[in-house]
Amino acid sequence: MIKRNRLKISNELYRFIEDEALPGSEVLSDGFWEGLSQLVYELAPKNRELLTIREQMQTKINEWHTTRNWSDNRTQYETFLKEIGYLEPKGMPFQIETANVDDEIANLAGPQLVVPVNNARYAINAANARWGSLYDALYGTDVIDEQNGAERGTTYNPLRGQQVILYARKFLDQIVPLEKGSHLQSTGYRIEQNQLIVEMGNEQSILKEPSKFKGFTGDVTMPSSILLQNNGLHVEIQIDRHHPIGKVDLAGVKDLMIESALSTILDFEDSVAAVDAEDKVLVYRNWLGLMKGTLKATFKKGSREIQRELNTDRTYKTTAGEERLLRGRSLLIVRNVGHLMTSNMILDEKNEEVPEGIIDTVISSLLAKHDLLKAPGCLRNSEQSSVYIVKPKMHGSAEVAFANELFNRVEDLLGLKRYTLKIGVMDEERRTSINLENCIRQVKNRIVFINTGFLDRTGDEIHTSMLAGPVIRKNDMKHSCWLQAYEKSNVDNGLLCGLPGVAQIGKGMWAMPDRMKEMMELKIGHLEAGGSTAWVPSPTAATLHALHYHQVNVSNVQKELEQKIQDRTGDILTLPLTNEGWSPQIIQQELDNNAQGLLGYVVRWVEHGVGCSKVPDIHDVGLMEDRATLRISSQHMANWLHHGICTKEQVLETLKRMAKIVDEQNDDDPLYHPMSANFEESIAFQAACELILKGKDQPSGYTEPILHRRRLQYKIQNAAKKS
Ligand SMILES: CC(=O)SCCNC(=O)CCNC(=O)[C@H](O)C(C)(C)COP(=O)(O)OP(=O)(O)OC[C@H]1O[C@@H](n2cnc3c(N)ncnc32)[C@H](O)[C@@H]1OP(=O)(O)O
Ligand SMILES: O=CC(=O)O
Ligand SMILES: [Mg+2]
Repeated sequence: MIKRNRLKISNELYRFIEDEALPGSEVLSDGFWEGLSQLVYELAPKNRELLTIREQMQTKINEWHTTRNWSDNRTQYETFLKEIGYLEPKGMPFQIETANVDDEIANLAGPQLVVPVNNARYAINAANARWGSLYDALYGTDVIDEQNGAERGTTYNPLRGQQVILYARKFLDQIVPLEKGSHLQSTGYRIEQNQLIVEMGNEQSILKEPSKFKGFTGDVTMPSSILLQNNGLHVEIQIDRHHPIGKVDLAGVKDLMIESALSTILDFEDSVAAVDAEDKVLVYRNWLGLMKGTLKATFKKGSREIQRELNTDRTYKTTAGEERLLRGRSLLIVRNVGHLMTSNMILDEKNEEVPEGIIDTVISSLLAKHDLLKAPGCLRNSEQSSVYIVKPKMHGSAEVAFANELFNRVEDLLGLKRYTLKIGVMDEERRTSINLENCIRQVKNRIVFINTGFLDRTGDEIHTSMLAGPVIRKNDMKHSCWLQAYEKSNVDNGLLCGLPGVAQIGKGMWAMPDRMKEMMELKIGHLEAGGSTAWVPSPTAATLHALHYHQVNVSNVQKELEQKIQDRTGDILTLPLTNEGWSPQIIQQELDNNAQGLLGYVVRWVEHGVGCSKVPDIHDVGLMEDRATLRISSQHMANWLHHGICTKEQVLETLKRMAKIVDEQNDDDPLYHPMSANFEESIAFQAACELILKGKDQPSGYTEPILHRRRLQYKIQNAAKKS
């Protein structure tokens, strides 16, 4: 390790900062290390103190539940939470004052994609997911039923293609209806007297709202694309009569390009496995590449070698003969880790690990300076010279105030104007949900989003009330009183604090990446509930979810919801407990389901360093699993174990049985080591056992401490075997 000032920095991180991060950032090495050292020594103790407060509160809550029955003492419970400072007094009303926010966040409603940043191939794909092919998204997913000859198959199926085209034309009728006739009948598009003319054989029509036509490429008589805009979002009709699809389309349309992921979260957190300097430098290097615009990835698809790089802007002509540029990339937002974790990348004088959240904020902001300092004319991430950082897993307003102090200090250290660093607050811990207005107040000059991370929030719900009694089944949580109230309360607080027009009110992840038909049916609900954005797991999901924002005008919905704001604290504090006596079969089914997802995820995390995986559940539905879903499964099993719904022996038997199934699911991976070959020696299997058997005692029920320790153990063991 390299000693600078009062810090010891791992050589790998040190070289990255010195050789790649500092050059071109207008920050000098001496000042950086001295400032970082000071910042760490002043803020790390505060960070630790906040974590101690979390633990003290949890201990008090545990004690309360061991001596009282919650359902008979609901009023006393609320009073108790106030007494211990868990439920904070309300403050005076206020409005947020964040300035210099890019349109993608402040003014437009649209999908938000999330991607693990350590995977460059996916990260570049995500940045480019600003635009996506509707034809591909429909053809390749279950949105179009696989029946009556419209199955996908191995070669292009024209019958399926027809259904795709039909779907797309109907969509055009919804968003840009014609004065007469329908896009279903269109045989051509041309521009005449500054208007879009839709030809229909010998007839022709114009748009009901001609101003939705925004530009084109190619020639006015034979355009190669038509740019349309609805609810602020763009759609491009692509025309090419020589293309295999365009050739058989009467109007020569080969695709609809949909403006899709307006913003993307580059994740350092729930979806990433980064346990040491080696892993973390990769995370930082990719973020730097994205900020500089230079990130590239080379990979093989079948026998083809593919080079992937970031898209540039898209150019159109307006009818006035001017050039119109549209951004080709998603607005990039980085998610740092929370206040809990520490990292072995930097040690203090006592050889204690430094809080990783502090390091993340400093380094991700330093790297983002490369975007802020770009010469005029270069493509920038933020047109408003802002840096967008999401802070996850904060508990209550004091922790948000701490994040604000950290952001102030980082701005000073890096020579950034006050409030350059914007914050997105994940509303995913119970103490934040019930004090959300106070939390927003702490960052009122820099907040750009609140987002319901309902997955972590469910894990925290179970953990906080672990001793209160057995919780309902995992899949029933989505319909429970607390969760419904929490979702509504998040929107209420966003509206109350004046987020619309400045910041996003965000909704959570669609965690079934292959179930797009169901997503199309349900996720529109996020907009109807007032969300100006919602998370999607893939570019395809972004393109499909984008259609919802054409169908619902979120701004209008939010105005209506402003009339319905109410205090929902009582409902949020309704614990998801049950006296239901489940049959042994139901109990086993629940355990099997939780264990399968948990093992399928953990084995790839611990032994392959993959932080986000698609894992089949017991009904064979591929689920997006990350640290937050793991938190739910492990806390759920720990809860049932604690309350005697199942026994330790049953848990272990279940884990062993499900491990064999997970092993089979990974059969085609030559690098996979079956857990069932030796349960005692499988570090992944042992990690899974620990997550459940020791789940009750994990800080806030988080999975990170065990995952990190076990992954490091695996890396060391593997390195020893190799040498
Ligand atoms: C609780 C929370 O915090 S939620 C936030 C954390 N969760 C996430 O970030 C989810 C991100 N999503 C993912 O990691 C992945 O979609 C998974 C793990 C769920 C599924 O991954 P896979 O099984 O590889 O997906 P699948 O095989 O269907 O698709 C792979 C293709 O889609 C692309 N893709 C999939 N997900 C993403 C993504 N999030 N961003 C960009 N591209 C993506 C890949 O680049 C790949 O395309 P390519 O071959 O051209 O590179
Ligand atoms: O981070 C998102 C969540 O749901 O947790
Ligand atoms: Mg989360």
